[in-house]
Amino acid sequence: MAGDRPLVQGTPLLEARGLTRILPGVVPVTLVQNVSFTIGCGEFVAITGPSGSGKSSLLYLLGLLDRPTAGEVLIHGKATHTLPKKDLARIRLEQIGFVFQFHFLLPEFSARDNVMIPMQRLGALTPKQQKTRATDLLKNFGLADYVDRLPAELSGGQRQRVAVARALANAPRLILADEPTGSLDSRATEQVFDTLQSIVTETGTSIVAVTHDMDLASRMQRRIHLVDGAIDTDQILPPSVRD
Ligand SMILES: Nc1ncnc2c1ncn2[C@@H]1O[C@H](COP(=O)(O)OP(=O)(O)OP(=O)(O)O)[C@@H](O)[C@H]1O
Repeated sequence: MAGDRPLVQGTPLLEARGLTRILPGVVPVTLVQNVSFTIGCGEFVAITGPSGSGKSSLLYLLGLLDRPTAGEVLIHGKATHTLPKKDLARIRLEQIGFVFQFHFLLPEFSARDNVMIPMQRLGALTPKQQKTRATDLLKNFGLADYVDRLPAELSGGQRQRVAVARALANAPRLILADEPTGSLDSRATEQVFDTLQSIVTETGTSIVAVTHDMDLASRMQRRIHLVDGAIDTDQILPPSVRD
């Protein structure tokens, strides 16, 4: 698993170099324009920007779910843009966890079984080890009493914490989150944010989170602000330095 490799705080984990994504068509649509930055190990970074500024499009490129029209994403210094789909899928499975605004848990599976699914796909652990790891992850997020519940039997915040546990299943180095608290009330937002913060602090996993919530963004280490698909360099400093 990715988590077995040594991790040095701050060393480059992911680099975006000149990332551009243009949707072809009679009138081409530019989603992301010439975006470059580096995410270090153990960083908690917000991506902010107005609606339609390209935040989700950028996150899909970073997560190797979409290919750039120009530029590249490097993970641990290795270029990914020329890799075949099969290799990209493997990198995603081993190294990147995804959390979306809506949890996308499988409704017919328990919380624990949902968390075990990525482990089953990776195949690095025995079924018994998978069960133990899934139970431990859920316990860490205050869900010890809910491991056997179906998603429909959980609150919105609990479901989202199960989704975060699932994202951590294969001990990725990086979590990409698209509006992870976007569908939650303020109390559940705090719980999920605390969960994400504890992952960064305790495991050194890096998190890049798209958010509309400027309060949450200001509590992350760094903010990348997009306008019309490009980085607004005036706002790249951490909020504490800028303000
Ligand atoms: N498949 C598509 N076809 C046409 N336009 C698209 C497509 N996907 C995205 N766009 C446009 O590209 C721009 C960037 O979209 P994106 O979803 O990345 O923005 P966003 O900042 O995440 O927006 P929001 O905050 O509203 O979720 C928007 O103007 C959107 O309408």
